[in-house]
Amino acid sequence: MLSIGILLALAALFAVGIPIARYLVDAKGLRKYPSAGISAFTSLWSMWHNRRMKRFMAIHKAHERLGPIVRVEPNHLSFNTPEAFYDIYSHAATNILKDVYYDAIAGPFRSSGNTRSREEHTRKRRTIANSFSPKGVAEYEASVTKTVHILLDRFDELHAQHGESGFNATPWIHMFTWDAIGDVVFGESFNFLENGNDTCVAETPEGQQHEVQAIASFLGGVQYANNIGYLGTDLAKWLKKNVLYCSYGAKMGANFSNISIHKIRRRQEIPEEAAPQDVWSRMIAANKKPGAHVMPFGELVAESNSLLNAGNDTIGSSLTSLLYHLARNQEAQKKLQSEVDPVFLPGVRVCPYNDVKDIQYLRNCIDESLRERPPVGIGLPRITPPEGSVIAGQRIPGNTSVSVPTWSIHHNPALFPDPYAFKPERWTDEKQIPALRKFCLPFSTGGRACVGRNLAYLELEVAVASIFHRFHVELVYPDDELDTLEWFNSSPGDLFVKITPRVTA
Ligand code: HEM
Repeated sequence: MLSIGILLALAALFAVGIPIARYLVDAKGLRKYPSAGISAFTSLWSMWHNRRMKRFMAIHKAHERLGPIVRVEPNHLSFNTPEAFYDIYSHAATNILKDVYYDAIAGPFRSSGNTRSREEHTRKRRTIANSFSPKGVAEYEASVTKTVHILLDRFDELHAQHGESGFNATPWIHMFTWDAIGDVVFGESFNFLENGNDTCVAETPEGQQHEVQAIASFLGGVQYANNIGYLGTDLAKWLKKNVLYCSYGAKMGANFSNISIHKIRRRQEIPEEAAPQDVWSRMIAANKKPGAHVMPFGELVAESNSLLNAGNDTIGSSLTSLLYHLARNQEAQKKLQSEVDPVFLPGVRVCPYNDVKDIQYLRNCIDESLRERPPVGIGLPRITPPEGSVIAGQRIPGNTSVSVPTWSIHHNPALFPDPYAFKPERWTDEKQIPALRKFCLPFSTGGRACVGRNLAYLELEVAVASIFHRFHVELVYPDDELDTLEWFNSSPGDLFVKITPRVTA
Protein backbone atom coordinates (compact mmCIF):
# COMPACT_ATOMS: atom_id res chain seq x y z
CA MET A 1 0.00 0.00 0.00
CA LEU A 2 1.14 3.56 -0.72
CA SER A 3 2.24 5.50 2.35
CA ILE A 4 0.72 8.87 3.24
CA GLY A 5 4.04 10.50 2.34
CA ILE A 6 3.95 9.09 -1.17
CA LEU A 7 0.31 10.09 -1.60
CA LEU A 8 1.08 13.65 -0.50
CA ALA A 9 4.08 13.80 -2.81
CA LEU A 10 1.90 12.60 -5.70
CA ALA A 11 -0.80 15.16 -4.86
CA ALA A 12 1.81 17.95 -4.75
CA LEU A 13 3.30 16.79 -8.04
CA PHE A 14 -0.17 16.82 -9.55
CA ALA A 15 -1.06 20.25 -8.15
CA VAL A 16 2.20 21.85 -9.27
CA GLY A 17 3.10 19.63 -12.22
CA ILE A 18 -0.12 20.04 -14.21
CA PRO A 19 -0.09 23.86 -14.21
CA ILE A 20 3.62 23.89 -15.12
CA ALA A 21 3.07 21.35 -17.91
CA ARG A 22 0.08 23.36 -19.17
CA TYR A 23 2.20 26.51 -19.14
CA LEU A 24 5.06 24.86 -21.04
CA VAL A 25 2.83 23.19 -23.64
CA ASP A 26 1.12 26.57 -24.16
CA ALA A 27 -1.59 25.16 -26.42
CA LYS A 28 -3.21 28.58 -26.98
CA GLY A 29 -0.05 30.62 -27.34
CA LEU A 30 -0.86 32.83 -24.33
CA ARG A 31 2.67 32.57 -22.88
CA LYS A 32 3.79 35.54 -24.95
CA TYR A 33 1.62 37.79 -22.78
CA PRO A 34 3.19 38.89 -19.48
CA SER A 35 1.57 37.45 -16.39
CA ALA A 36 0.81 38.98 -13.03
CA GLY A 37 2.69 36.99 -10.38
CA ILE A 38 1.84 33.30 -10.68
CA SER A 39 -1.31 34.02 -12.70
CA ALA A 40 -0.07 32.16 -15.79
CA PHE A 41 -0.07 28.94 -13.74
CA THR A 42 -3.04 29.26 -11.45
CA SER A 43 -6.17 31.27 -10.65
CA LEU A 44 -4.99 31.53 -7.05
CA TRP A 45 -3.42 34.93 -7.82
CA SER A 46 -6.84 36.34 -8.80
CA MET A 47 -8.60 34.60 -5.95
CA TRP A 48 -6.09 35.85 -3.39
CA HIS A 49 -6.46 39.48 -4.48
CA ASN A 50 -10.24 39.16 -4.65
CA ARG A 51 -10.18 37.74 -1.12
CA ARG A 52 -8.25 40.87 -0.05
CA MET A 53 -10.95 42.85 -1.92
CA LYS A 54 -8.26 44.57 -4.01
CA ARG A 55 -8.11 42.54 -7.22
CA PHE A 56 -8.96 45.62 -9.33
CA MET A 57 -5.91 47.39 -7.86
CA ALA A 58 -3.61 44.37 -8.29
CA ILE A 59 -4.65 44.21 -11.95
CA HIS A 60 -4.19 47.97 -12.35
CA LYS A 61 -0.65 47.76 -10.92
CA ALA A 62 0.12 44.72 -13.08
CA HIS A 63 -0.84 46.76 -16.16
CA GLU A 64 1.36 49.66 -15.02
CA ARG A 65 4.29 47.27 -14.65
CA LEU A 66 3.72 44.94 -17.57
CA GLY A 67 1.82 46.82 -20.28
CA PRO A 68 -1.64 46.92 -21.79
CA ILE A 69 -2.27 43.15 -22.08
CA VAL A 70 -1.74 41.02 -18.99
CA ARG A 71 -2.54 37.39 -18.26
CA VAL A 72 -4.46 37.51 -14.97
CA GLU A 73 -5.48 33.85 -14.84
CA PRO A 74 -4.14 30.90 -16.88
CA ASN A 75 -6.92 31.37 -19.46
CA HIS A 76 -7.77 35.07 -18.92
CA LEU A 77 -6.28 38.15 -20.59
CA SER A 78 -6.95 41.64 -19.25
CA PHE A 79 -6.79 44.48 -21.84
CA ASN A 80 -6.10 47.93 -20.48
CA THR A 81 -6.73 49.63 -23.82
CA PRO A 82 -9.78 51.81 -24.47
CA GLU A 83 -10.49 50.28 -27.91
CA ALA A 84 -10.77 46.84 -26.35
CA PHE A 85 -13.91 48.05 -24.55
CA TYR A 86 -15.66 48.08 -27.91
CA ASP A 87 -13.93 44.95 -29.30
CA ILE A 88 -15.23 42.98 -26.31
CA TYR A 89 -18.49 44.50 -25.06
CA SER A 90 -20.15 46.47 -27.87
CA HIS A 91 -23.16 45.44 -29.96
CA ALA A 92 -20.69 44.70 -32.78
CA ALA A 93 -18.97 42.00 -30.67
CA THR A 94 -21.88 39.63 -31.21
CA ASN A 95 -19.87 36.43 -30.77
CA ILE A 96 -18.29 37.38 -27.48
CA LEU A 97 -20.52 36.14 -24.70
CA LYS A 98 -20.41 36.25 -20.90
CA ASP A 99 -17.61 34.07 -19.58
CA VAL A 100 -17.89 30.67 -17.84
CA TYR A 101 -17.24 32.69 -14.68
CA TYR A 102 -21.00 33.46 -14.69
CA ASP A 103 -21.76 29.70 -14.65
CA ALA A 104 -19.83 29.41 -11.44
CA ILE A 105 -21.55 32.36 -9.74
CA ALA A 106 -25.08 31.39 -10.86
CA GLY A 107 -27.49 29.32 -8.81
CA PRO A 108 -29.73 26.55 -10.23
CA PHE A 109 -31.77 29.10 -12.25
CA ARG A 110 -30.37 31.95 -14.35
CA SER A 111 -31.20 35.65 -14.10
CA SER A 112 -30.97 38.28 -16.84
CA GLY A 113 -27.61 39.28 -15.32
CA ASN A 114 -25.92 35.88 -15.23
CA THR A 115 -27.37 33.91 -18.12
CA ARG A 116 -24.74 33.18 -20.78
CA SER A 117 -27.18 32.13 -23.47
CA ARG A 118 -27.99 34.82 -26.01
CA GLU A 119 -31.51 33.44 -26.62
CA GLU A 120 -32.35 33.25 -22.93
CA HIS A 121 -30.93 36.71 -22.37
CA THR A 122 -32.98 38.24 -25.21
CA ARG A 123 -36.17 36.78 -23.76
CA LYS A 124 -35.38 37.90 -20.23
CA ARG A 125 -34.18 41.35 -21.21
CA ARG A 126 -37.40 41.91 -23.16
CA THR A 127 -39.35 41.08 -20.01
CA ILE A 128 -37.59 43.53 -17.73
CA ALA A 129 -36.36 46.29 -20.07
CA ASN A 130 -39.82 47.83 -20.24
CA SER A 131 -39.87 48.20 -16.45
CA PHE A 132 -36.74 50.33 -16.62
CA SER A 133 -37.49 52.55 -19.62
CA PRO A 134 -37.61 56.31 -18.84
CA LYS A 135 -41.43 56.07 -18.80
CA GLY A 136 -41.34 52.87 -16.74
CA VAL A 137 -39.08 54.26 -13.99
CA ALA A 138 -41.21 57.40 -13.61
CA GLU A 139 -43.72 55.12 -11.88
CA TYR A 140 -41.22 54.32 -9.15
CA GLU A 141 -40.56 57.95 -8.27
CA ALA A 142 -43.00 57.86 -5.34
CA SER A 143 -41.02 54.96 -3.80
CA VAL A 144 -37.78 56.90 -4.16
CA THR A 145 -39.27 60.16 -2.80
CA LYS A 146 -40.72 58.41 0.24
CA THR A 147 -37.39 56.77 1.03
CA VAL A 148 -35.38 59.99 0.57
CA HIS A 149 -37.73 61.67 3.08
CA ILE A 150 -36.90 59.00 5.64
CA LEU A 151 -33.17 59.31 4.91
CA LEU A 152 -33.38 63.08 5.56
CA ASP A 153 -35.22 62.42 8.85
CA ARG A 154 -32.48 59.99 9.83
CA PHE A 155 -29.76 62.49 8.93
CA ASP A 156 -31.55 65.14 11.06
CA GLU A 157 -31.50 62.73 14.01
CA LEU A 158 -27.89 61.70 13.42
CA HIS A 159 -26.89 65.37 13.34
CA ALA A 160 -28.77 65.98 16.62
CA GLN A 161 -27.09 62.95 18.24
CA HIS A 162 -23.54 63.31 16.98
CA GLY A 163 -23.13 66.99 16.06
CA GLU A 164 -19.51 67.93 15.45
CA SER A 165 -18.13 64.42 16.02
CA GLY A 166 -20.00 63.14 12.96
CA PHE A 167 -21.12 59.61 12.09
CA ASN A 168 -20.44 56.81 9.64
CA ALA A 169 -22.73 57.45 6.65
CA THR A 170 -21.92 54.23 4.76
CA PRO A 171 -24.34 51.85 6.53
CA TRP A 172 -27.14 54.44 6.45
CA ILE A 173 -26.75 54.94 2.71
CA HIS A 174 -26.85 51.18 2.19
CA MET A 175 -30.00 50.90 4.31
CA PHE A 176 -31.48 53.67 2.17
CA THR A 177 -30.81 51.82 -1.09
CA TRP A 178 -32.14 48.54 0.30
CA ASP A 179 -35.35 50.27 1.38
CA ALA A 180 -35.72 52.00 -1.98
CA ILE A 181 -35.16 48.87 -4.07
CA GLY A 182 -37.53 46.87 -1.83
CA ASP A 183 -40.23 49.42 -2.55
CA VAL A 184 -39.43 49.67 -6.27
CA VAL A 185 -39.35 45.91 -6.90
CA PHE A 186 -41.88 44.57 -4.37
CA GLY A 187 -43.92 47.65 -3.44
CA GLU A 188 -42.70 47.30 0.14
CA SER A 189 -39.68 48.84 1.85
CA PHE A 190 -37.41 46.78 4.08
CA ASN A 191 -37.83 49.56 6.71
CA PHE A 192 -34.15 49.42 7.60
CA LEU A 193 -33.89 53.22 7.91
CA GLU A 194 -36.93 53.35 10.24
CA ASN A 195 -35.62 50.47 12.37
CA GLY A 196 -32.04 51.70 12.39
CA ASN A 197 -30.65 48.29 11.41
CA ASP A 198 -30.67 45.83 8.52
CA THR A 199 -32.30 42.85 10.23
CA CYS A 200 -35.02 41.30 8.08
CA VAL A 201 -37.03 38.14 7.65
CA ALA A 202 -35.83 35.51 5.20
CA GLU A 203 -37.54 32.28 4.24
CA THR A 204 -36.13 28.95 3.08
CA PRO A 205 -37.62 27.35 -0.06
CA GLU A 206 -39.37 24.94 2.35
CA GLY A 207 -41.10 27.85 4.07
CA GLN A 208 -39.09 28.14 7.29
CA GLN A 209 -38.68 31.77 8.33
CA HIS A 210 -35.54 33.13 9.97
CA GLU A 211 -33.94 36.51 10.68
CA VAL A 212 -30.84 37.65 8.82
CA GLN A 213 -28.60 40.71 8.50
CA ALA A 214 -29.30 41.76 4.93
CA ILE A 215 -26.11 43.67 4.12
CA ALA A 216 -23.71 41.05 5.52
CA SER A 217 -25.69 38.28 3.76
CA PHE A 218 -25.46 40.10 0.48
CA LEU A 219 -21.77 40.99 0.67
CA GLY A 220 -20.70 37.61 2.12
CA GLY A 221 -22.66 35.75 -0.57
CA VAL A 222 -21.34 37.88 -3.43
CA GLN A 223 -17.74 37.60 -2.35
CA TYR A 224 -18.00 33.82 -2.03
CA ALA A 225 -19.64 33.44 -5.45
CA ASN A 226 -17.18 35.82 -7.08
CA ASN A 227 -14.13 34.19 -5.57
CA ILE A 228 -14.94 30.71 -6.76
CA GLY A 229 -16.04 32.17 -10.09
CA TYR A 230 -12.36 32.83 -10.83
CA LEU A 231 -11.63 29.11 -10.43
CA GLY A 232 -13.44 28.17 -13.62
CA THR A 233 -16.67 26.24 -13.85
CA ASP A 234 -16.02 22.56 -13.37
CA LEU A 235 -13.82 22.83 -10.32
CA ALA A 236 -16.02 25.59 -8.88
CA LYS A 237 -19.17 23.50 -9.33
CA TRP A 238 -17.53 20.46 -7.77
CA LEU A 239 -16.24 22.45 -4.80
CA LYS A 240 -19.61 24.16 -4.30
CA LYS A 241 -21.40 20.82 -4.26
CA ASN A 242 -18.96 18.74 -2.24
CA VAL A 243 -16.83 20.98 -0.04
CA LEU A 244 -18.04 24.55 0.27
CA TYR A 245 -21.78 23.99 0.65
CA CYS A 246 -21.49 24.46 4.42
CA SER A 247 -19.05 27.41 4.30
CA TYR A 248 -19.79 30.88 5.65
CA GLY A 249 -20.02 32.34 2.12
CA ALA A 250 -22.49 29.67 0.94
CA LYS A 251 -24.63 30.31 4.02
CA MET A 252 -24.60 34.08 3.40
CA GLY A 253 -25.54 33.52 -0.26
CA ALA A 254 -28.45 31.27 0.79
CA ASN A 255 -29.60 33.86 3.34
CA PHE A 256 -29.60 36.54 0.65
CA SER A 257 -31.68 34.37 -1.67
CA ASN A 258 -34.04 33.58 1.22
CA ILE A 259 -34.68 37.33 1.61
CA SER A 260 -35.99 37.30 -1.98
CA ILE A 261 -38.08 34.22 -1.36
CA HIS A 262 -39.80 35.86 1.60
CA LYS A 263 -40.46 39.08 -0.29
CA ILE A 264 -41.84 37.17 -3.29
CA ARG A 265 -44.17 35.09 -1.15
CA ARG A 266 -45.49 38.19 0.64
CA ARG A 267 -45.93 39.97 -2.68
CA GLN A 268 -47.77 37.00 -4.18
CA GLU A 269 -50.37 37.29 -1.41
CA ILE A 270 -51.46 40.75 -2.61
CA PRO A 271 -54.50 40.43 -4.91
CA GLU A 272 -53.95 41.83 -8.40
CA GLU A 273 -56.55 44.58 -7.99
CA ALA A 274 -54.73 45.93 -4.90
CA ALA A 275 -51.22 45.47 -6.29
CA PRO A 276 -48.77 48.40 -6.21
CA GLN A 277 -47.12 49.75 -9.37
CA ASP A 278 -43.83 47.96 -8.87
CA VAL A 279 -41.37 45.99 -10.99
CA TRP A 280 -43.01 42.79 -9.81
CA SER A 281 -46.40 43.72 -11.33
CA ARG A 282 -44.74 44.39 -14.66
CA MET A 283 -42.75 41.17 -14.57
CA ILE A 284 -45.84 39.13 -13.80
CA ALA A 285 -47.83 40.96 -16.51
CA ALA A 286 -45.10 40.12 -19.05
CA ASN A 287 -45.18 36.53 -17.83
CA LYS A 288 -48.89 36.35 -18.61
CA LYS A 289 -48.75 37.65 -22.18
CA PRO A 290 -50.00 35.08 -24.71
CA GLY A 291 -47.15 32.80 -25.75
CA ALA A 292 -44.79 34.17 -23.07
CA HIS A 293 -42.37 31.91 -21.30
CA VAL A 294 -43.82 31.39 -17.82
CA MET A 295 -41.03 31.76 -15.30
CA PRO A 296 -40.98 29.01 -12.68
CA PHE A 297 -40.58 30.03 -9.04
CA GLY A 298 -36.80 29.39 -9.07
CA GLU A 299 -36.37 31.73 -12.02
CA LEU A 300 -38.42 34.44 -10.31
CA VAL A 301 -36.12 34.11 -7.29
CA ALA A 302 -33.06 34.39 -9.56
CA GLU A 303 -34.46 37.58 -11.18
CA SER A 304 -35.35 39.03 -7.83
CA ASN A 305 -31.84 38.27 -6.48
CA SER A 306 -30.39 39.97 -9.53
CA LEU A 307 -32.47 43.14 -9.04
CA LEU A 308 -31.86 43.30 -5.28
CA ASN A 309 -28.17 42.88 -6.01
CA ALA A 310 -27.68 45.07 -9.09
CA GLY A 311 -30.10 47.83 -8.09
CA ASN A 312 -28.97 48.26 -4.54
CA ASP A 313 -25.27 48.07 -3.83
CA THR A 314 -24.35 50.00 -7.00
CA ILE A 315 -26.53 52.99 -6.09
CA GLY A 316 -25.37 52.78 -2.46
CA SER A 317 -21.74 52.93 -3.64
CA SER A 318 -22.47 55.82 -5.99
CA LEU A 319 -24.24 57.86 -3.33
CA THR A 320 -21.54 57.26 -0.71
CA SER A 321 -18.87 58.24 -3.25
CA LEU A 322 -20.80 61.40 -4.10
CA LEU A 323 -21.05 62.40 -0.44
CA TYR A 324 -17.31 61.82 -0.14
CA HIS A 325 -16.32 63.75 -3.25
CA LEU A 326 -18.61 66.69 -2.55
CA ALA A 327 -17.59 66.86 1.12
CA ARG A 328 -13.95 66.86 0.02
CA ASN A 329 -14.52 69.48 -2.67
CA GLN A 330 -16.29 72.28 -0.89
CA GLU A 331 -16.24 74.52 -3.97
CA ALA A 332 -18.08 71.87 -5.99
CA GLN A 333 -20.55 71.41 -3.12
CA LYS A 334 -21.29 75.16 -3.00
CA LYS A 335 -21.76 75.31 -6.75
CA LEU A 336 -24.08 72.31 -6.66
CA GLN A 337 -26.13 73.91 -3.89
CA SER A 338 -26.40 77.17 -5.81
CA GLU A 339 -27.77 75.21 -8.80
CA VAL A 340 -30.24 73.01 -6.94
CA ASP A 341 -31.54 75.45 -4.30
CA PRO A 342 -33.76 77.43 -6.73
CA VAL A 343 -35.83 74.37 -7.69
CA PHE A 344 -36.93 73.72 -4.10
CA LEU A 345 -40.12 75.62 -3.34
CA PRO A 346 -40.47 76.75 0.30
CA GLY A 347 -41.25 73.76 2.52
CA VAL A 348 -40.23 71.17 -0.09
CA ARG A 349 -37.66 68.69 1.25
CA VAL A 350 -37.49 66.20 -1.61
CA CYS A 351 -37.59 67.66 -5.09
CA PRO A 352 -39.54 66.12 -7.97
CA TYR A 353 -37.29 64.39 -10.51
CA ASN A 354 -38.67 66.57 -13.29
CA ASP A 355 -37.27 69.66 -11.56
CA VAL A 356 -33.72 68.36 -11.23
CA LYS A 357 -33.20 66.06 -14.17
CA ASP A 358 -31.96 68.89 -16.41
CA ILE A 359 -29.58 70.49 -13.92
CA GLN A 360 -26.36 69.96 -15.81
CA TYR A 361 -23.99 70.46 -12.89
CA LEU A 362 -25.83 67.86 -10.80
CA ARG A 363 -25.49 65.38 -13.65
CA ASN A 364 -21.82 66.29 -14.11
CA CYS A 365 -21.13 65.62 -10.41
CA ILE A 366 -22.82 62.23 -10.65
CA ASP A 367 -21.03 61.27 -13.86
CA GLU A 368 -17.67 62.41 -12.55
CA SER A 369 -18.13 60.40 -9.39
CA LEU A 370 -19.12 57.33 -11.45
CA ARG A 371 -15.91 57.83 -13.42
CA GLU A 372 -13.58 58.30 -10.49
CA ARG A 373 -15.13 55.62 -8.28
CA PRO A 374 -17.00 53.25 -10.64
CA PRO A 375 -19.38 51.06 -8.60
CA VAL A 376 -18.44 48.11 -10.84
CA GLY A 377 -14.71 48.62 -11.39
CA ILE A 378 -13.64 45.10 -12.34
CA GLY A 379 -13.08 43.87 -15.87
CA LEU A 380 -16.35 42.11 -16.70
CA PRO A 381 -15.34 38.62 -17.87
CA ARG A 382 -16.29 37.56 -21.40
CA ILE A 383 -15.20 34.62 -23.55
CA THR A 384 -14.02 34.56 -27.16
CA PRO A 385 -15.97 32.36 -29.61
CA PRO A 386 -14.42 29.01 -30.70
CA GLU A 387 -12.98 30.61 -33.85
CA GLY A 388 -11.23 33.35 -31.79
CA SER A 389 -11.48 37.15 -32.03
CA VAL A 390 -9.41 40.19 -32.81
CA ILE A 391 -9.07 42.35 -29.70
CA ALA A 392 -6.95 45.50 -29.57
CA GLY A 393 -5.37 44.41 -32.84
CA GLN A 394 -4.34 40.98 -31.49
CA ARG A 395 -5.74 37.65 -32.70
CA ILE A 396 -6.93 35.97 -29.51
CA PRO A 397 -7.61 32.23 -29.63
CA GLY A 398 -11.07 30.74 -29.08
CA ASN A 399 -12.54 30.07 -25.63
CA THR A 400 -10.20 32.54 -23.94
CA SER A 401 -11.53 34.71 -21.11
CA VAL A 402 -11.06 38.41 -21.81
CA SER A 403 -11.93 41.63 -19.99
CA VAL A 404 -11.23 45.35 -19.78
CA PRO A 405 -10.72 46.73 -16.25
CA THR A 406 -13.20 49.61 -15.98
CA TRP A 407 -11.38 51.14 -13.02
CA SER A 408 -8.10 51.31 -14.96
CA ILE A 409 -9.67 52.81 -18.10
CA HIS A 410 -11.43 55.44 -15.98
CA HIS A 411 -8.02 56.39 -14.50
CA ASN A 412 -6.14 56.51 -17.80
CA PRO A 413 -4.38 59.94 -17.82
CA ALA A 414 -4.20 59.96 -21.63
CA LEU A 415 -8.01 59.95 -21.71
CA PHE A 416 -8.80 61.88 -18.56
CA PRO A 417 -6.09 64.32 -17.41
CA ASP A 418 -5.51 64.31 -13.63
CA PRO A 419 -7.64 61.15 -13.41
CA TYR A 420 -7.71 60.80 -9.62
CA ALA A 421 -9.16 64.30 -9.16
CA PHE A 422 -12.93 64.83 -8.87
CA LYS A 423 -13.58 67.51 -11.49
CA PRO A 424 -17.22 67.89 -12.57
CA GLU A 425 -16.01 70.66 -14.93
CA ARG A 426 -14.26 68.13 -17.15
CA TRP A 427 -17.75 67.18 -18.39
CA THR A 428 -18.08 70.62 -20.00
CA ASP A 429 -14.53 70.70 -21.40
CA GLU A 430 -14.83 70.34 -25.19
CA LYS A 431 -11.44 68.61 -25.32
CA GLN A 432 -12.43 65.90 -22.83
CA ILE A 433 -16.06 65.33 -23.81
CA PRO A 434 -15.39 62.86 -26.68
CA ALA A 435 -13.27 60.56 -24.46
CA LEU A 436 -15.71 60.87 -21.57
CA ARG A 437 -18.66 59.92 -23.78
CA LYS A 438 -16.81 57.03 -25.36
CA PHE A 439 -14.68 55.55 -22.61
CA CYS A 440 -16.33 56.45 -19.32
CA LEU A 441 -18.59 53.41 -19.13
CA PRO A 442 -19.71 52.73 -15.55
CA PHE A 443 -22.83 50.96 -16.85
CA SER A 444 -20.78 48.98 -19.43
CA THR A 445 -21.88 49.01 -23.07
CA GLY A 446 -23.59 46.80 -25.69
CA GLY A 447 -26.26 44.17 -25.27
CA ARG A 448 -25.29 43.29 -21.69
CA ALA A 449 -25.03 46.86 -20.42
CA CYS A 450 -26.98 47.87 -17.33
CA VAL A 451 -30.74 47.81 -17.73
CA GLY A 452 -31.28 49.90 -14.57
CA ARG A 453 -29.44 53.04 -15.68
CA ASN A 454 -32.58 55.26 -15.82
CA LEU A 455 -33.59 54.24 -12.33
CA ALA A 456 -30.03 54.84 -11.10
CA TYR A 457 -30.05 58.44 -12.39
CA LEU A 458 -33.54 59.09 -11.02
CA GLU A 459 -32.61 57.85 -7.55
CA LEU A 460 -29.21 59.57 -7.49
CA GLU A 461 -30.40 62.91 -8.82
CA VAL A 462 -33.33 63.15 -6.40
CA ALA A 463 -31.28 61.95 -3.40
CA VAL A 464 -28.18 64.09 -4.07
CA ALA A 465 -30.16 67.29 -4.76
CA SER A 466 -32.31 66.78 -1.65
CA ILE A 467 -29.41 65.90 0.68
CA PHE A 468 -27.25 68.85 -0.40
CA HIS A 469 -30.15 71.28 -0.41
CA ARG A 470 -30.83 70.38 3.20
CA PHE A 471 -27.31 69.82 4.58
CA HIS A 472 -23.82 71.10 4.42
CA VAL A 473 -21.56 68.04 4.45
CA GLU A 474 -17.95 67.85 5.68
CA LEU A 475 -15.51 65.01 6.23
CA VAL A 476 -14.60 64.09 9.81
CA TYR A 477 -11.16 62.91 8.60
CA PRO A 478 -10.41 65.19 5.62
CA ASP A 479 -7.01 63.60 4.94
CA ASP A 480 -8.32 60.04 4.66
CA GLU A 481 -9.11 58.53 1.28
CA LEU A 482 -12.36 56.61 1.02
CA ASP A 483 -11.44 52.94 0.77
CA THR A 484 -12.70 50.71 -2.07
CA LEU A 485 -13.56 47.09 -1.31
CA GLU A 486 -14.12 44.81 -4.27
CA TRP A 487 -16.67 42.00 -4.08
CA PHE A 488 -18.02 41.92 -7.61
CA ASN A 489 -19.08 45.52 -7.16
CA SER A 490 -16.63 48.00 -5.71
CA SER A 491 -18.08 49.11 -2.39
CA PRO A 492 -16.85 52.09 -0.41
CA GLY A 493 -15.46 51.63 3.09
CA ASP A 494 -16.58 53.66 6.10
CA LEU A 495 -17.30 57.35 5.45
CA PHE A 496 -17.40 59.57 8.53
CA VAL A 497 -19.19 62.86 7.86
CA LYS A 498 -20.39 65.91 9.77
CA ILE A 499 -23.66 67.30 8.50
CA THR A 500 -25.11 70.69 9.34
CA PRO A 501 -28.66 71.65 8.41
CA ARG A 502 -28.87 74.54 5.92
CA VAL A 503 -32.68 74.71 5.86
CA THR A 504 -35.00 73.73 8.66
CA ALA A 505 -38.29 73.13 6.87
C1 HEM B 1 -25.06 53.51 -10.47
C2 HEM B 1 -25.77 52.41 -10.52
C3 HEM B 1 -25.45 51.22 -11.39
C4 HEM B 1 -24.29 50.85 -12.02
C5 HEM B 1 -22.96 51.57 -12.02
C6 HEM B 1 -24.56 49.61 -12.71
C7 HEM B 1 -23.63 48.93 -13.48
C8 HEM B 1 -23.90 47.76 -14.18
C9 HEM B 1 -22.93 47.05 -14.98
C10 HEM B 1 -21.48 47.46 -15.19
C11 HEM B 1 -23.57 45.97 -15.52
C12 HEM B 1 -22.95 44.89 -16.41
C13 HEM B 1 -22.63 43.68 -15.53
C14 HEM B 1 -22.02 42.50 -16.25
O1 HEM B 1 -21.68 42.60 -17.42
O2 HEM B 1 -21.88 41.45 -15.60
C15 HEM B 1 -24.93 46.00 -15.05
C16 HEM B 1 -25.89 45.07 -15.39
C17 HEM B 1 -27.16 45.06 -14.87
N1 HEM B 1 -27.72 46.00 -14.03
FE1 HEM B 1 -26.83 47.67 -13.35
N2 HEM B 1 -25.86 49.26 -12.49
C18 HEM B 1 -26.46 50.21 -11.69
C19 HEM B 1 -27.76 50.24 -11.26
C20 HEM B 1 -28.71 49.29 -11.56
C21 HEM B 1 -30.09 49.34 -11.14
C22 HEM B 1 -30.74 50.47 -10.34
C23 HEM B 1 -30.69 48.19 -11.59
C24 HEM B 1 -32.11 47.72 -11.45
C25 HEM B 1 -32.82 47.77 -10.39
C26 HEM B 1 -29.69 47.44 -12.32
C27 HEM B 1 -29.92 46.23 -12.93
C28 HEM B 1 -29.00 45.59 -13.74
C29 HEM B 1 -29.28 44.33 -14.42
C30 HEM B 1 -30.59 43.53 -14.36
C31 HEM B 1 -28.12 44.01 -15.15
C32 HEM B 1 -27.93 42.82 -16.09
C33 HEM B 1 -28.25 43.31 -17.49
C34 HEM B 1 -28.13 42.27 -18.59
O3 HEM B 1 -27.20 41.45 -18.58
O4 HEM B 1 -28.98 42.34 -19.49
N3 HEM B 1 -28.51 48.14 -12.28
N4 HEM B 1 -25.12 47.10 -14.24
